[in-house]
Amino acid sequence: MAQRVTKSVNGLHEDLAKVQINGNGVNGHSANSNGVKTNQRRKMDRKKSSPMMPTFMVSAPGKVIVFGEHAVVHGKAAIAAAISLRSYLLVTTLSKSKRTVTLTFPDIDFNHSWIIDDLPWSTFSHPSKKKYYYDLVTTLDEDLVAAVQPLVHDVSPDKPADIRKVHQNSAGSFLYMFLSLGSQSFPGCQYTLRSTIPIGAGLGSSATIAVCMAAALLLQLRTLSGPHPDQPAEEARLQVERINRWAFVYEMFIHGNPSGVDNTVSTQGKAVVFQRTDYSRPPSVRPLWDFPELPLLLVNTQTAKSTANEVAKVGRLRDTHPKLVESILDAIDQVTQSSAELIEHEDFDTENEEELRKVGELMTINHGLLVSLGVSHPRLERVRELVDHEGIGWTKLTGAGGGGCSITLLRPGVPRSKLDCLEQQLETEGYQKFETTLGGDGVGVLWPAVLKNGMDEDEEGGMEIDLENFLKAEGNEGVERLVGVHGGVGEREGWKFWRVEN
Ligand SMILES: Nc1ncnc2c1ncn2[C@@H]1O[C@H](COP(=O)(O)OP(=O)(O)OP(=O)(O)O)[C@@H](O)[C@H]1O
Ligand SMILES: C[C@@](O)(CCO)CC(=O)[O-]
Repeated sequence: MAQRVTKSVNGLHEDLAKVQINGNGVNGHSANSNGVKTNQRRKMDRKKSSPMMPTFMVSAPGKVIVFGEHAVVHGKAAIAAAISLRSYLLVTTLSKSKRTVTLTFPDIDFNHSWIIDDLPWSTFSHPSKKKYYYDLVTTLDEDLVAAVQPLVHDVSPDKPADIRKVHQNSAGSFLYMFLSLGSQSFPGCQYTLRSTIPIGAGLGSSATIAVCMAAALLLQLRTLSGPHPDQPAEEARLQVERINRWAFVYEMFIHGNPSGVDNTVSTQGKAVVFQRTDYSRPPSVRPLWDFPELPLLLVNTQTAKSTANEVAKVGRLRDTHPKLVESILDAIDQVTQSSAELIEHEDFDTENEEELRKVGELMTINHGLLVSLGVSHPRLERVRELVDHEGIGWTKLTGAGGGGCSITLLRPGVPRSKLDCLEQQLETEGYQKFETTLGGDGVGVLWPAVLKNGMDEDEEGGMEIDLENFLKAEGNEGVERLVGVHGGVGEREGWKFWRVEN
């Protein structure tokens, strides 16, 4: 049941301060937020508030890779943009007596609890192993992976092997991050996730879970300040970087060898030119603040794939034909650099046919190079064939390939009737078309999980998003309505985002 809440929602920054005064800090970490002390005093003077952390929500966007997937794993550049499809994670703190941590992931039919005191804390907190929230972790520690294996092994014993593998991946990546960042004194809690992003379709679904989990844990540990409207961009960037670093750890567990582009664009939003030449150092990330509104058609082949498998496949091809594959990867890098030059140019105009054609040709070349790396799929080739045959635009796969999604840059002036025909044909053949906008916000927080103008409008209060109504929300539309997404541009009521732009 939806519940009315009569407390005023002053914004995340103050609420973080409020919880701290009551000595409910987890792990003894304290937020480095500006002005917290003054807020604390003011709040103490007013009234003592509940010591339990309120239920809150975090959210992160999926992404499309416009250029450079796979090559980016091998140190080349990629261009990726956030999309408006997102994952939402509801974090519910349990009463003190409940010493369990639960993952509830209904999209993959996964629900599992662990007793906090039974987790291998001593291994993770050993001085030779201990990691802190500010650390840069670029490889998984084999001993720590081994320490979570017995727990992972116990997950979903009765499920078919493929589903069990997905559940075990979720469990393993969560436990690795939870044990690395948390401590035995962590409060019992439940993490419930719902996503509007198709899974394994090349739209970065796993990275969004990674980003949501990293942000949630870091918020629970009070190691993040903000987001709040007066926060200097410099400070916001530091917070976002912290979330991104831990999201990468989560991604490493799911993927084995991720480049980090997915979690980076999901954390910071907008669009980026990303490159990681040295895995022991942070990647180079150049934001594209004014990413053009390219007229894109996003099509899901509805053929699921595993990013880990596709990445491993390219790795094997490179081992077998090192020189040849390196030159293909270099060619992809060239394509990415050329397209960055084009779209970053101050005169770039999406209405200009000639300029769009150049970007489109680069997409066609990029796709051809990905085909030669063996990561396309007949269902992706079919989209390309339909689009090419009708002269509708330029198509490439996006993400890991092997199924998943394609993007088509639409040629200007294509008659609506042609587009309708294509869309009809795609539907008949079992494809799914997505409407999404590129370049939106990155990770966001709804703290507490209350919408001021919920269904029961009231100046003082709002509508609490509780576990029950979050789980009951029907489909993507139901989830978006519940979490306060409005209108075609996806405006988000009550949500706050770290503003990293100057
Ligand atoms: N809604 C979800 N709920 C729970 N887990 C999810 C959800 N979406 C994705 N995952 C996790 O992410 C994995 C899919 O990741 P994968 O990288 O193969 O696909 P992707 O991230 O959608 O595509 P790409 O990496 O090509 O962009 C799933 O196996 C699961 O572990
Ligand atoms: C295929 C890949 O390049 C993109 C997946 O979205 C893998 C990665 O960068 O980690």
